[in-house]
Amino acid sequence: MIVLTSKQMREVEKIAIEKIGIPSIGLMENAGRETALEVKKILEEENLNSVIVISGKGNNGGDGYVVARNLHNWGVDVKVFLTTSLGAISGDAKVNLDAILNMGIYVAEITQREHLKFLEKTIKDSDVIVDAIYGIGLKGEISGITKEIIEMINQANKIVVSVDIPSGLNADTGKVEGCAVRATKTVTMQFLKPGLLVYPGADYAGEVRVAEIGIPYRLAAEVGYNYNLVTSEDVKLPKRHGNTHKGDYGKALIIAGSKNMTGAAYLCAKSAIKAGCGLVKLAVPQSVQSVIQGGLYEVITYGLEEQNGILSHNALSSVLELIEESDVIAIGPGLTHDRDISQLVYDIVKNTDKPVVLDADALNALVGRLEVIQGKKIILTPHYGEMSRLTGLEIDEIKNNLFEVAKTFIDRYKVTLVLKGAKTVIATKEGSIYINSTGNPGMATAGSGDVLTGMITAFLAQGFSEEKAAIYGVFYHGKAGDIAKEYVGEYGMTAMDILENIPEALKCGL
Ligand SMILES: NC(=O)C1=CN([C@@H]2O[C@H](COP(=O)(O)OP(=O)(O)OC[C@H]3O[C@@H](n4cnc5c(N)ncnc54)[C@H](O)[C@@H]3O)[C@@H](O)[C@H]2O)[C@@H](O)CC1
Ligand SMILES: [K+]
Repeated sequence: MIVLTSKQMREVEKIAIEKIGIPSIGLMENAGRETALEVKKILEEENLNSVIVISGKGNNGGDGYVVARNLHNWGVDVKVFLTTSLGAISGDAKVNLDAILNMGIYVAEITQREHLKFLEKTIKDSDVIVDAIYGIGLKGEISGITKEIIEMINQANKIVVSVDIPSGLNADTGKVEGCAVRATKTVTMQFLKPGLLVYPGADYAGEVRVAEIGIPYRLAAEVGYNYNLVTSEDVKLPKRHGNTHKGDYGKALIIAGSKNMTGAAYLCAKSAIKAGCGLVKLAVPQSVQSVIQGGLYEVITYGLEEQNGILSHNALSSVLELIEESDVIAIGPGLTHDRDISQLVYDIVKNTDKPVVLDADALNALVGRLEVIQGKKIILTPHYGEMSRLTGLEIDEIKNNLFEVAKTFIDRYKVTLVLKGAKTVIATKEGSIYINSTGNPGMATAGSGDVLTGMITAFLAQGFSEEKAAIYGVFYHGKAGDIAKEYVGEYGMTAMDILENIPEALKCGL
């Protein structure tokens, strides 16, 4: 599903108005009416009837006047408060402000601190708040009286409907600019915005609805959009042909596990099989092979050279031989981190041009010498901690600038990046960003990442491009977690629960 940044949104709006000739006031009418319909639905469902619209001085505020006009026409008790003076409103917003004044709708200015008491009382007496203070035109941090108004909205404990984007949220990053409205629902115009989809923005946006306001969809392609939300529509699975055999679904080699982390290897290999990989070979340290083999009926295991239950660099030639007979490789789950392993991982990556998924300790192994991945068919799956080690950035810096961090990384290394988090973001070699829509907090559990690595590897093995394997793997991993949640809930969910629901999740894609 297409997602546009505020800059891209302005570009499509410009083309729509200036090149195509769609009247801008018509777009505002549609935006306001769609939001009004949403508010009406809430009022009817909850048997409520009074609304306060809080409008800023730009076009977001203009949408707010249209909301007020429509609700008034439908018999709703509606009042409008401006966070600016009446004289500061211009353009399409002014046309709509004049209309509501002419209709006799109550309009008040909140420009001084002494007005706040009155606003507070009106908010208290209203059932629903419409937030039309700032949209995609917000620049910098919110301060002064508007900040107090937003805090008042958040403390009121009312149903809040935000127009386009909760006021105070950075539409592009999801960052809170000083303060932001906590919406129950956000009605966003024509296209999703990235800031609504990642945290903290996603928490503030509440339920998001995209309203069609009359801008042609094709304009998104014209401005060259590069953000996408991955939904079930985007990850349809191909039907398998009748006349096929296991060789058609790929041979994967997984290099994983150590004496204290046999489970990681198990989870990864089993997930690859569950996600449809034709044949999975699992290379582990010799001494743990018999432990791991138990229960892995479908996987061929190899015990390789090791030292104290950890793969050693002496395993390199055996690994390279196994790689010869494999289509794709995954390295990392449960390997542990030491100097010998780091060199082994480095040399494996250096010596193959086959698609490789790098996770966990394989990522740690490449800290400081990432140039080896440059331009290769590689998918990296770091969580924020691993990304911090790879880039030298603080975790908070990564969390607050997910897109920028991901883009800078792929611009430099030209690989596929799966940046794992509560909202996993995938960045592709070509510079596209995909935001995942599945998953839940129950999946924040040990081994969950090993399952994901197995799934991505399986899609790669089945012939998907790195980009598609990453997108599909992340989506269906989240889906399996969502199905697991129905049975075991979030608290008790384990990586095994996710793994066991992979087949059910994949059935949804057919
Ligand atoms: N993009 C589109 O196609 C359409 C957009 N519409 C609406 O228009 C909105 C964008 O309108 P605008 O561009 O007028 O912008 P906004 O209405 O979001 O707000 C911008 C106004 O707030 C001021 N401002 C920005 N940051 C501030 C800060 N930190 N402190 C104090 N003042 C600040 C600006 O100077 C400007 O006057 C959209 O979000 C949407 O709601 C719709 O009316 C119709 C179509
Ligand atoms: K808003």
